Amino acid sequence: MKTLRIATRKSPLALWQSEHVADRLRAAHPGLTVELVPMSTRGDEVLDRSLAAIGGKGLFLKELELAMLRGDADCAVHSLKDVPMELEPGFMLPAILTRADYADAFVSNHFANIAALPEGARVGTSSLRRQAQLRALRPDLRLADLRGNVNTRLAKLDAGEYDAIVLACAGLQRLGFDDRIRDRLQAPHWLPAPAQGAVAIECRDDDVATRALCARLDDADTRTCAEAERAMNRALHGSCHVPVAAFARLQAGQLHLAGLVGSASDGVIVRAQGEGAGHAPEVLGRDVAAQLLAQGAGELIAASH
Ligand SMILES: NCc1[nH]cc(CCC(=O)O)c1CC(=O)O
Repeated sequence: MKTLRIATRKSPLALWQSEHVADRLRAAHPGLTVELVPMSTRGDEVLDRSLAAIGGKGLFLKELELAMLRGDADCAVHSLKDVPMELEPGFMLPAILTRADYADAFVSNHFANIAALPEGARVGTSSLRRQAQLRALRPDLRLADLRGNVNTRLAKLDAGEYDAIVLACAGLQRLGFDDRIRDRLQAPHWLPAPAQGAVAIECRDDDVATRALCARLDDADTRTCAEAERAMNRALHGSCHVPVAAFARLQAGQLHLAGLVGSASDGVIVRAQGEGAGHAPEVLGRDVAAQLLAQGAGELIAASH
């Protein structure tokens, strides 16, 4: 193969991530030409409406997958946290890149952290996972919907629509907004979305040439952690549109996974954690999910739909 074409969404974050993957592929394979194929997806067209309400799952992936099936692109680059727990048949992830900052960011022009917010402050986030964790800490806050890409969300904060917003550190850092992060919301107290901060490449199962080229960018430890987090979410029948959070880390071959399920409406949260062998992330993910289900996580997830 001489040219590899990467299908990508057109948001600034998606373009950054795809350019990054393109650069890494060029460095790994001197002589290979790598091109981006920017496309709009249904997910982008409806960003201002509730993704969950219009059947959110995989909306950002579909058009990119169709391009790969047509042969207009060889692979696609995604934020792994936006990739459905079950891939479309015929597709696989030949590479999961080394995870960047996993944490959520507290961003505000007036306040240093969640505890410093005045009574009844308005906080913008459309993520049920972030809403549930905010409610649990501060039942008095007024949570408001906040949609759009990272740049749009910051502009809405600056326009005074919110006292603070919560979004992913990784997205802010990639777009050069590190200085907007007032506080990093960290594990084990505050948990991110499953696989937050990790970028993945998707390609067709049967495209062995693309698989081989992309596999050079795979980070085994990130894949192991992401598999544990995603296996937990899968066992809960979760997606990126439910109040489910998970964070795994590997230490000397030992895998540790913490997970939670919450309610965005009343701030109820159930938590579980476990440890297991680094070579069996799915077993650990299912184990932590079973602990959560035993504490009523199923009802919390059903109530969020
Ligand atoms: N849901 C949108 C989305 N998908 C990936 C990221 C950031 C990058 C990442 O988490 O890997 C974001 C923005 C956000 O949640 O603030």
